[in-house]
Amino acid sequence: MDYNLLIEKLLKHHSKNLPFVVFSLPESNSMNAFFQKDMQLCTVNKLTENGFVFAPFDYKDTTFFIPENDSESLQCEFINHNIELTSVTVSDDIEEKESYIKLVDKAIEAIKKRSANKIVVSRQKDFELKDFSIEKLIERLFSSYPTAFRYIWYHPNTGLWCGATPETLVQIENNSFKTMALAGTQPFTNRVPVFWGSKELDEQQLVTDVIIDSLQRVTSVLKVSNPFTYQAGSLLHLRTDITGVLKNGKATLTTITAALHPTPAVCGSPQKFANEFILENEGYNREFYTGFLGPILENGQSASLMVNLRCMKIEGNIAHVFVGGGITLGSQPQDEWNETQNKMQTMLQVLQPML
Ligand SMILES: C=C(O[C@H]1C=CC=C(C(=O)O)[C@@H]1O)C(=O)O
Repeated sequence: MDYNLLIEKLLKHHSKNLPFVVFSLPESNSMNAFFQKDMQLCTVNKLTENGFVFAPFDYKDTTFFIPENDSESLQCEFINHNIELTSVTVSDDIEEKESYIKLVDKAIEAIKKRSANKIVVSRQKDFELKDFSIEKLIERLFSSYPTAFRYIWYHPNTGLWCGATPETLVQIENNSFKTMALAGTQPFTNRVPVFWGSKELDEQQLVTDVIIDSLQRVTSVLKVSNPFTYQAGSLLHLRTDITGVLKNGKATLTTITAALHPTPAVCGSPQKFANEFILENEGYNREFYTGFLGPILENGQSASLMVNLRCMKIEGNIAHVFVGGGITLGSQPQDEWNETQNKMQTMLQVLQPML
C-alpha cells in the first residue's frame, strides 16, 4: 500500500473514533497497521491471540487489544524524511521541580532504610500544541528515531498515544526469546570513549541481575552479553542483551511477559515495594507510560513487545509527555531532574514545529 493512502485511512478512522495502531519495528522502514473494523472494546489477560497489545504500567488495570481478526491489517514502505532535530528549551518550573525533587528525596530515604535497592520515579508535563496535525506527527516521529520502535495508537477508551521507545520487553520467535536490561542515562555527545560512573554501572547491573533472576523459572538456556553503550535519540544508555530458550511446555509469551513486567528499569527492586511506592507517591496516573505494547503473531509463538518509554498522550491541543528515571542510593536529586528534562526532548523535538 502507498504511504499517503495509509495516512488517509488513518485520518478517516480517527475521525470515526475507531481503534487503530501504526508501528515500525526498530531499524525497519516498513510501517504496519491494524485498523479495527468496529468500536468493540477488546481486552486481554492472556497473550495468545494475533493482534496488537497495549498494556498499562499497573497490571491491575485493563490491557487493551486490537485483534487481527477484527481488523484490516496493512503495510507500507515509509520514506524517511530528512528532519533536522532541534532542541526545545524547557525552562525549569519551580513548583514542578520542587515536587519532583521531593519525590526523589523520598525514594532515596526508602532506599537508605533498605526498603528497596532501586525505585523508578516519574512525572508528566503538559505542553500546549498550537498547530497540531497527525500527519506531521507521524512524519516526524517515524523519521526522527529510525532505531527505535515507533508507534501511534488510538482507541476511544485510551485516547491517542505515540512514542519512540528504545527498550524491548521481550521478543519471541518459537522457543527463542530476546530481552534487554536498559538503564543509566547520559546526553549524547561526540566524545569517545563514553565514561559511565559507578552509579549508572551499579544501577544497570541491578536491572540485569533482577531480569536474569525472574527468567530462571521460565527459561532453560540464558545468554547474557557484556553491558554496552546504546544510543537512543540524543541520549545514551547502558544496555545488556539477554537471549535464551523458553522452558519447554512451561513458558509462553504470557508467562515470560508476566515474569518481566514491570522490569526494574521502569519500576524498581524489590518490585512489590517499588510498585507500591510509585502508586502511592508519584501523584499522577502513569496509564500506559512504562506499560508494554507490540504485535503478537502466530498465536503468541512470535511477538515483539516493547516497554512504553519516550511517549506521550495527546488530548485535544495538549501533549502530556512522560519521563522518569531510576533512583538508587547514589542518586543526586538535581541530576535526576536534569535527566528527566533531557528525556523530554525525545518527544519535544518531534512536536517542535507544532508547539
Ligand atoms: C523511565 C525511563 O527510562 C528508563 C529506561 C532507561 C534508562 C533509565 C534511567 O537511566 O533511569 C530508566 O530506567 C524513561 O525514559 O522515562
